Amino acid sequence: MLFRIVSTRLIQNAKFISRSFSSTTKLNAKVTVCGASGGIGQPLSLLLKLNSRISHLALYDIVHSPGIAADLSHISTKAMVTGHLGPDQLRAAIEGSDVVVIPAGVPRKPGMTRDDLFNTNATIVRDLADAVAQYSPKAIICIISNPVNSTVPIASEVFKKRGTYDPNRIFGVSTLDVELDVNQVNCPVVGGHSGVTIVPLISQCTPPVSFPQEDRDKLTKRIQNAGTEVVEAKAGAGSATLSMAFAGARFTDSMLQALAGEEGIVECAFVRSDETEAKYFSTPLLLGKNGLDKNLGLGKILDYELNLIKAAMPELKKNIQKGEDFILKG
Ligand SMILES: NC(=O)C1=CN([C@@H]2O[C@H](COP(=O)(O)OP(=O)(O)OC[C@H]3O[C@@H](n4cnc5c(N)ncnc54)[C@H](O)[C@@H]3O)[C@@H](O)[C@H]2O)C=CC1
Ligand SMILES: O=C([O-])CC(=O)C(=O)O
Repeated sequence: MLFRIVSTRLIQNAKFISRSFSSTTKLNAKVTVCGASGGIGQPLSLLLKLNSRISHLALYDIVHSPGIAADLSHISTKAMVTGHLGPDQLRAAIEGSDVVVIPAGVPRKPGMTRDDLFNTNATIVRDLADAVAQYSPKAIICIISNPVNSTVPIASEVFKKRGTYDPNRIFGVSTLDVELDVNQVNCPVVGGHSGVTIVPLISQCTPPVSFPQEDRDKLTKRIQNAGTEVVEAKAGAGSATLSMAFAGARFTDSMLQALAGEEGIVECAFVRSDETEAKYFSTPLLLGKNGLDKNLGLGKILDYELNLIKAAMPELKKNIQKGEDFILKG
């Protein structure tokens, strides 16, 4: 088949791999992974250990993190690896971090929505965000834990309570990409990160692609359902981990490049936004030395895509409100 979705995810790419392993950018960053022992956390930590922009990789979890750290420290790359176990060691993990990546929390089983994870993961993200807000308030936070539509508002409200909120530093990692045969195609995916709130802007793919409406519709639904496909294929053993680890490592690398002053770094992520009537929304973002530099917005989109965004609004707003209420009324 000429066109295929490469099992969704962020498949990229030789460019990322070569840039992270042979970087000339000088930045000796401390990166902390919270949830480092999990299905995402372990391969993500491995990929970050290979990133030459990182001089200190701190691995935090409530289980196994000293062992994971000992294991990774036998890889002969620059980053020093430290393991931190349980709440008593959270402060040491977080303090001095440039970037904190959070893949902590439970994943879906078949039949569950991402919102079904709220009750468990909301508390986990709240407590981790609170530690960042206290001990490293200037760090960039990249939240992977689901439901991203609610966990990003939760982290934001926690920072507001601590008086250290900066909307340009809190990102929900919600990257989905599309690949076309041998040539790599990038497709912005905007909105939120669950079901109908995931809105691929196929009209903005580069290089451009063109479809009959029926195929556009099918592809859109397939992308919206991509995470669920993996959950079903894993049949109870969790959700996407290896591809998410790659996506998370790529996003972190983009952030480190931008923090080091490289220009023109663009990623889609779920952030505080004025682009639509939803308070948080994912669009392409220009990253800079202080995190989000400029929201590049939706650009020119088809009526079909505008209708998808309208259809996403009720669910997205509900998810955001739920996250905010968890902190404000909890
Ligand atoms: N944003 C996205 O596109 C994606 C998000 N996810 C989400 O990522 C999360 C993690 O998924 P997996 O790694 O597969 O789960 P997992 O269960 O394999 O790993 C989660 C890890 O979090 C740790 N953990 C639990 N409570 C913690 C706490 N209070 N502090 C620190 N660590 C804690 C666990 O000990 C475990 O090591 C899930 O919520 C999942 O839905 C998964 C795939 C894609
Ligand atoms: O589907 C899930 O639960 C995990 C996830 O967010 C994804 O793979 O996009």
